[in-house]
Amino acid sequence: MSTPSTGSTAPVIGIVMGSDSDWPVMEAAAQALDEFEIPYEVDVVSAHRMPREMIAYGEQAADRGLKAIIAGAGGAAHLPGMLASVTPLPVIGVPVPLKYLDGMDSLLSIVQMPAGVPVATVSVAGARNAGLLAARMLAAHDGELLARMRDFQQELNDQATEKGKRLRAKASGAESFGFGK
Ligand SMILES: Nc1c(C(=O)O)ncn1[C@@H]1O[C@H](COP(=O)(O)O)[C@@H](O)[C@H]1O
Repeated sequence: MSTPSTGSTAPVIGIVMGSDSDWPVMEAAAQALDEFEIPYEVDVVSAHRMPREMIAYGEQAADRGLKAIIAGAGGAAHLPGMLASVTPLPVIGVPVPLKYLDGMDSLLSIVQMPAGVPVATVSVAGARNAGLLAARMLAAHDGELLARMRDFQQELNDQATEKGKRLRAKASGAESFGFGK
């Protein structure tokens, strides 16, 4: 865990998942937060297998100083929605793909929340975007983080432009329609 721009090392993002078997997918959220030096905590919290602890986690998260929760789960993925029902914090849901159904079950369990209880659902296995979305939420109230997010976006832009250049070189003689000349 690294030092945030606030100078504190207390976790501000909670990364939780229904099982440790979700970690290979969820790790990408932690890596994204590491890139922005945002401190986070990681734990297994299952709505199905440890409902009382799950409720306590959700109820206490804001008072413990967390600013958002990233919740990943596979199959009957009720964890993100149940956390959203007991915390006032933003919850980002990550559908974890399992052996069967290609993650469609996880996606549909997370994405279709009833009005009033929002979960920001990312793509199946989209844990990196979950981390980046959490970073953007924090950046909205943190000028230094906002500047770093802009730098990150510029890097993406530069990389994509470079790929276009290389592609045109490969397809020798092909014209660009204007960008990245
Ligand atoms: N979907 C949930 C919940 C929940 O939503 O509360 N708790 C565990 N699980 C999921 O069960 C899958 C299999 O878990 P195991 O690998 O431990 O059998 C995992 O993807 C987990 O997220």
